Amino acid sequence: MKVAKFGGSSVASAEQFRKVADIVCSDVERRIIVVSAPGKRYKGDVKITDLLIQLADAAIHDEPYDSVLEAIVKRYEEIARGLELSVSSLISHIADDLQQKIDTYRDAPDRLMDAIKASGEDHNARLMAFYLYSLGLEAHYVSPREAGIFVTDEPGNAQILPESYEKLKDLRKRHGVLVIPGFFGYSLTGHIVTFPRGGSDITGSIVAAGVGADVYENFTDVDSIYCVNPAIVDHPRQLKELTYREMRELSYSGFSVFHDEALEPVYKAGIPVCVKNTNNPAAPGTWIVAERNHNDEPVAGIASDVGFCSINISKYLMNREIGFGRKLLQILEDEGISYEHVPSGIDNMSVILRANQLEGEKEKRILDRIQTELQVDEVHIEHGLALVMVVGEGMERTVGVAAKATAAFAEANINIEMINQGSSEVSMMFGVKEEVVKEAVRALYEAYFSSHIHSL
Ligand SMILES: Nc1ncnc2c1ncn2[C@@H]1O[C@H](COP(=O)(O)OP(=O)(O)O)[C@@H](O)[C@H]1O
Ligand SMILES: N[C@@H](CC(=O)OP(=O)(O)O)C(=O)O
Repeated sequence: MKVAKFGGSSVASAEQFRKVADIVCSDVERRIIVVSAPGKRYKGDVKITDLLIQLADAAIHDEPYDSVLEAIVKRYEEIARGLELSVSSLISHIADDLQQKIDTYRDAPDRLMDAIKASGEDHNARLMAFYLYSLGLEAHYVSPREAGIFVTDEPGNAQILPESYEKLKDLRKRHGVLVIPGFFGYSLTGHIVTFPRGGSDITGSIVAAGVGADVYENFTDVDSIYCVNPAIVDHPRQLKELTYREMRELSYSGFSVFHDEALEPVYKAGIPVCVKNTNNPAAPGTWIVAERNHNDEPVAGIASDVGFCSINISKYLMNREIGFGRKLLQILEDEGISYEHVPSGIDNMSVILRANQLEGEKEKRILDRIQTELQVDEVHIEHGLALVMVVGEGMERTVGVAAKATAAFAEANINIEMINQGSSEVSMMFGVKEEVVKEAVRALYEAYFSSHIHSL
């Protein structure tokens, strides 16, 4: 049995729905289908999920929302029309359902946001099931509640509850093709709660693990996972195989093609993942597996992301002060801040974190607390940092991987703001200024993968 997830770009239009149907019909093993909400049809288009967020925001702030609600319903209508489905009742149900959610959760903004966001996948799964059924397939829409996807009650940030897996097993006994909406589950108290953005990948992985699928297929809009983001390097090298560990590091660090939180369920269940292209299903795609032969290729990929900052602290004799690190991290915990890395020296410590966590007065308050409670000599924040992550299972045992990177940076005249290697066996992190991050990635790509590169 295969579980196949179709991402937003794969279900963005009637034409894409047809490709999905062909893929489903071409293999009887594809028994469970997980769908996202309609995504972008072309560069510059708006995803349904983003329209739904606009709708919920407007409703929460008592602003007019008729035009955005209309735009959402129109997207589904266009898909249905393009598929020649007579679904006027299904389409009017979408408008009624959105309005009803707004009325029900008027005084609970977090609940309203999650219920509206989740409806993008929910309506699309109903439409997909209806379409497959119209083609003669025994297709059934299955809600996450019925499937048994139970999650923690953290709006927009749900995590799967372990008891879900027992219930999910029962899906194996069902007949026909099951169509499950991605991106959300239900709390034990019966509320809709969404996963983080891009979370349909997580639903697919949970369902694949729950039913013990032979493979979890993740259909998207590229032929494979590339060793760098194709928006930074033109036609980069395709990857045949990656390990779960490599993929988790790469997706956490910027490979948005597969959600980093989608690795754990399939990894634990030992289910291979195959990332494939809905627009070119004949291409072999990329396999994510437990082990790969990495003797010739110690580096698997280079990921990057922007929007980080570094809190830099110095205090003479910091090395002698037992508990300094704990007190520093306690201040961040009190402020609800999560951090990425903590490089340290004898009298210095830096904490690297996502800068969007420091909105409003938070930045000043944290700096004041560090200054007064830890009596430091100096504390300041450096903004505008990008992190570049070099990832590969074989790196640890290969001499000269770091030297290649530093030489490539030197040749490209890129200043390294910080390096962190060691705690993860499969990755090496470089901090650079945001303005030079693309050059940094290209320099590393050239050093590890190619001598002929065409930069975009
Ligand atoms: N290393 C990479 N390899 C392949 N695609 C990547 C990589 N890094 C970023 N991407 C981007 O991820 C996109 C696919 O992910 P996403 O937009 O979430 O698709 P979907 O609509 O299927 O959910 C690709 O179109 C590509 O722009
Ligand atoms: N639609 C949701 C969930 C998702 O996974 O979408 P996509 O498959 O388009 O990344 C989002 O945009 O976040």
